[in-house]
Amino acid sequence: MSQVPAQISTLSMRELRDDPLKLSIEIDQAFQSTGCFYLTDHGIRATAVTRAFERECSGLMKALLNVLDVSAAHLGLKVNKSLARCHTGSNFTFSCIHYPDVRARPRPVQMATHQDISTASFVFLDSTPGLQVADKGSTTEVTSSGVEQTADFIPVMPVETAIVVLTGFHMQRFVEEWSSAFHRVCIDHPAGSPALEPLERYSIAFFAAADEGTTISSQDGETFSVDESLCKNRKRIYREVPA
Ligand SMILES: O=C(O)CCC(=O)C(=O)O
Ligand SMILES: [Fe+2]
Repeated sequence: MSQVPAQISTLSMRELRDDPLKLSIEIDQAFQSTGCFYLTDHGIRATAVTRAFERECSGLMKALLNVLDVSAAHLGLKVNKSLARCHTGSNFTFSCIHYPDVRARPRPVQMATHQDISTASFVFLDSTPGLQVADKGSTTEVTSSGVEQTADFIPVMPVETAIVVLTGFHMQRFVEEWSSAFHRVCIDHPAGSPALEPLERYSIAFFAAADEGTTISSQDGETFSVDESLCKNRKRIYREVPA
């Protein structure tokens, strides 16, 4: 299992629960730089893809959103509405993805650069690397294709005890400084390893979107409906990589 890369911080859910303010700066830095951090001490058994898994992830997500509310208020960020109050779990989904053996593929990009259609997501990784997040400081682009072409991407290496947290497309509607994590999946043989070894990958992504009927007024007076946005963007966001 790989070491945690220096650019992605690791935060303990136990510490966050014990003192929601203790790691506010770290949360803010992670969300403003990549929109991504490792969450350890989370208590989820990732192998159980069952109702219990959904329940456990929902509980953890709601606890984390509570912490984010407290942190954002503490930091004096532009908060438009409480994350915890708008995410009761009625719009949480998850998907398990199998990336088949990539030996025969002409290029390593398995999932194009995108933002999740959620407010925040958890990603459970297996031991095959592939997930990468854009360093927001390396680009001024705000579209997936623009970010893909211009940004530096940071590998989010699998860490056995951690779930990956990503900001989703709607996070910025709640906390204006916290834009979404642009990310992609590129599975390739590490330099020097035999290219004919089978290389497949599994991941589980848990997406937390706000409850149906949620509307948010931003500080410049714009009113935003989560339902309309979800409908409009579900089709658009998972775009094809151009040939
Ligand atoms: O497979 C992964 O690591 C990420 C999956 C993902 O980004 C997604 O399902 O939206
Ligand atoms: Fe994603």
